[in-house]
Amino acid sequence: MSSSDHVVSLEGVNVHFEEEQGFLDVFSDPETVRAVDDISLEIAENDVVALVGESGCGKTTLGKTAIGVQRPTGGTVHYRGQDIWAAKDERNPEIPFDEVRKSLQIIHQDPGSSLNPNKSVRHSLSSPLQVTHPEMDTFERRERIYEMLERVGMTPPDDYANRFPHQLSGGEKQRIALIRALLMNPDLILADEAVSALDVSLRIDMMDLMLELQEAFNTSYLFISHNLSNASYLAGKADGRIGIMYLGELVEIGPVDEVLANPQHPYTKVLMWATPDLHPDVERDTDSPLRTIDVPDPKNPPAGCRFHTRCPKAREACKTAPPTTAVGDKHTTRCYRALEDHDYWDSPTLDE
Ligand SMILES: Nc1ncnc2c1ncn2[C@@H]1O[C@H](COP(=O)(O)OP(=O)(O)OP(=O)(O)O)[C@@H](O)[C@H]1O
Repeated sequence: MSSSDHVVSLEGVNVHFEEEQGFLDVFSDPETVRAVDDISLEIAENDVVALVGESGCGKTTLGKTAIGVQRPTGGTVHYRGQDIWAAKDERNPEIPFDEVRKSLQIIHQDPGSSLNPNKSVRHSLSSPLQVTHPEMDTFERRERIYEMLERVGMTPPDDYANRFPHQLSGGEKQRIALIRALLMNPDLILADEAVSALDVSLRIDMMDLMLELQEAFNTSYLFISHNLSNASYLAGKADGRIGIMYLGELVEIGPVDEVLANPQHPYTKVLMWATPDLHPDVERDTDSPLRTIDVPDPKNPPAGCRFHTRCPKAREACKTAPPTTAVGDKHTTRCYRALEDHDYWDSPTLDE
């Protein structure tokens, strides 16, 4: 597959934020938060990739970088072979930046934030149609909006079309946000914790709806969640991949079934241990496998493998950074344990 066949491809992407110091620290250098470090990721058409990791590991920053909302401080991001930021900076790019941004949409955890509280559902859904189908008249737009509302179970559609966001439940708002994004005919939707705020009973419904509409609209999803169970459900059902992030790095990625059946990175195993509903029948240790529960400061991440300070399998060798290693079809990890002949195996275990 060439890079233009991918909807989005990230190559060696870094996003480092310079944090200004407080008033009393005016003379010290700004501190750098390494939110995303050296991540490469390709998203194809009709693809589903779910990113999982604990709060602050860089999921949102990576997602926003993939859709051209966040400019990387290193590496490149391409949309259908066109460098997104070159498109913004150049006069006559092959694919203009506006078009790139239209093709890469986002739905947030709080759907209220993407819906204008003063605009009716009809109005919120008309705007994207006016952009993508300027030839449609008011009647045709209304038909299309009603059809979409019916499709997502919001009936009678004329009633819902006239409602304002405060007259909708959380699940209904999220469905409107999803339709709104889909009506832009996007190639990729970043769904950032899009089901996390919903009642547990509604999450599966929302994810099923996302998948059903994915087929109809021919779109891809980059789904972000701190919940391994939700991420595995969505990406698993779509035959997609799951990516595990830790402190700004993508430590493992691969097809869902393979990663869950054969996790390679100790952090993936820890996340699985912390998600007992993935395999409710399997007995598990009650003690945390982590060496320490303290999460390192992202302004000063551990040298070498970033997980080594907490990793139950850490050895002296882990104080240097492991390379990304292929362990199966589309399955990679960043851990020395994936390298059979590495010095890691003869290296002493780390003291407590
Ligand atoms: N604009 C910014 N300026 C400075 N630091 C930032 C900025 N945006 C994010 N960060 C920092 O970058 C790191 C990654 O944040 P990010 O929101 O991407 O993580 P996350 O995994 O999505 O977390 P959460 O699930 O809590 O949203 C955090 O340490 C965060 O504080």
